[in-house]
Amino acid sequence: MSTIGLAAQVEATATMRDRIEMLRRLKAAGVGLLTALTALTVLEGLLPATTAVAFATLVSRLDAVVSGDAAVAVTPLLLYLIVVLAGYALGVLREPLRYLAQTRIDGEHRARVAQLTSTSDTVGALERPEVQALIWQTRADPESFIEGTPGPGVLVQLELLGRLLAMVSAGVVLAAYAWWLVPVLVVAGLAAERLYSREAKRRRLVWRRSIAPGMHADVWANAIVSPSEGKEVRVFGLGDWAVGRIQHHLRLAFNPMWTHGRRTLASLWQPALILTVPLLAAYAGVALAAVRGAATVAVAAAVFAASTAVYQALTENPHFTVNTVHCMRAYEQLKVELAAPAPAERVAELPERPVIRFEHVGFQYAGTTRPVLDRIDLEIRPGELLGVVGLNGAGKSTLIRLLARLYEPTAGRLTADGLDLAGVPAEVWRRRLSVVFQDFVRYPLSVADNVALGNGGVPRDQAALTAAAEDAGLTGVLDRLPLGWDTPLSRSRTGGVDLSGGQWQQVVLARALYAVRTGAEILVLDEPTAHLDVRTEFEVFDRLAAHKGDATVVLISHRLSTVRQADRIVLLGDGRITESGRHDELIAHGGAYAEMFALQAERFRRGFDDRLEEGDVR
Ligand SMILES: Nc1ncnc2c1ncn2[C@@H]1O[C@H](COP(=O)(O)OP(=O)(O)OP(=O)(O)O)[C@@H](O)[C@H]1O
Repeated sequence: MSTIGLAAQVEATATMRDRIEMLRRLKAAGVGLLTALTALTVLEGLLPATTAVAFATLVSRLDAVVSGDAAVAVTPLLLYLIVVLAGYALGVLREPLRYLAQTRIDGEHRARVAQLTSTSDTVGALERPEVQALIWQTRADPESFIEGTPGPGVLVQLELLGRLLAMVSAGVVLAAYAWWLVPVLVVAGLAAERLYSREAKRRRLVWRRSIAPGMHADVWANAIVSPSEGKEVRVFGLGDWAVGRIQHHLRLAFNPMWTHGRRTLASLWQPALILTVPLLAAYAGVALAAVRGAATVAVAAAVFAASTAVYQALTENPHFTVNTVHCMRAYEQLKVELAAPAPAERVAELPERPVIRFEHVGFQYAGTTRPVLDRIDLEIRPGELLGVVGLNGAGKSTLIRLLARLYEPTAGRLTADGLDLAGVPAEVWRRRLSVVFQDFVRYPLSVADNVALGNGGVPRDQAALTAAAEDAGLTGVLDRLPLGWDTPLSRSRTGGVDLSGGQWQQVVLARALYAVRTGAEILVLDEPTAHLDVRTEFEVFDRLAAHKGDATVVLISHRLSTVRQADRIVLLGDGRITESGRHDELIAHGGAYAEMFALQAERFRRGFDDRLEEGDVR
């Protein structure tokens, strides 16, 4: 088979698969609604043929109708009236039923995408631009009119069945009156279908080209309405510039579509000609036969009505599903990209309070040229408070992301009491963990919800909430909030407030401590107090050390005065652990840690920030 033939076959198979998938998605409309829609489709499909018969019957009894012969005229009149009223009623019902079904199908699809993207094991794939592009294509959230939702395309499949029914039933009526017209219309219909499918293929290609600029336009459109970016947009005077960017990207996205649209409009005459010429010829032939007396007026009326119905069914482009197809194909591709690794044959039982080891762990972010971590060997003992320090970019946060299994090591392994964690599902492992990330999320929810999200998997425990708030030093903040625990932490919510950076950090600390109080064994804190003033920070750590109970704590901080309280401190540098020991041991060792500590202490004494920058130490 030639390459072109093979490509056509592949495309035909893919199209068939799309249609089957679209038909499957109809389920999401619900049994009742789907039954109603199917009944409506069948009735609409039979309507043209019924109308043709009723019209022909009425025409054949026209004398009786005109002369007022009620006995003869009443049946055809009634039949015609019923058909007309039925057509009207079906038309009224169609839109609300379709709308309802479409929203249900789209809603189910959005839930699928949310489920898929939020439960993939690691976040590495989400950082890849091609995965973000797939999410954008499949999320079914049309903001710039480029994205498609599955609903319309899925319903088109049902309509196609209806149209087929209309064509066949009207075709049967037509065959009864003028059989020779059937092959004429079938050939014309097939020729038109060829043109439609060629046009659909071209539209698909054009649509693809608009994806990247569409995504860029979205970035700027979101930036100008978001309060956080909005601050910079105003301060830097970026408003006009941002609008210009949006327009620029939208033009790039829409220009090819508009050009394609114009070309399509200009070539609409082709299918119209193919279908209309034989139809007009047939009309002329039948009308001539009626005038000559070779056919009755009733026959002519039936032929006109039935062939018009077939014509209407043929002139509607059945490929008007490009966006839907694209949206669903992107979803299938996304499933492959985010697929979890095959589950281990036997899920290993996680030991209680294990010793965690990084064994020769190396890690390199996808798409980068240099490993961030290189043969790290680190032991985290149950119940200890381990401090991790290092200069900016040393890889501290990356270490934590590996511990939380948001990425898997690219070399070496993580073990718990010798058990390779790769054999334990990430979600099972994460239940043992509570993490405060440097770039934590500020949920626009109440304080109570924001804290309880630390362990959303258990019923809310008010006593644990109160205790966690005390441990995190949040009580003073809570006392000043208008609705206490119920105060929404977003000004965009009624009665909501905005917290300062430091207050937010206390909320997030409480979130992590709540998780520990409700079952997490390992507390990981990445710069949890960077926004706190020195006194509050000191109090928080005092309380943390006193109330952590049996939990293991891994703490990253730039402030060595904070970390000095840790049971053990490791210094990360150049992707390796370069020093490890207690604070006094490391000071006595007189290495890089001792130098960093001395520099920070001196700066702090002189009233400067106590953070260190690259270049401060050798
Ligand atoms: N998602 C990512 N993709 C690619 N590179 C990354 C990613 N995240 C971090 N990096 C790179 O990895 C290196 C280590 O970053 P990491 O955030 O782990 O350092 P850090 O020690 O926590 O720094 P800081 O103290 O500034 O928070 C940096 O060079 C950074 O540019």
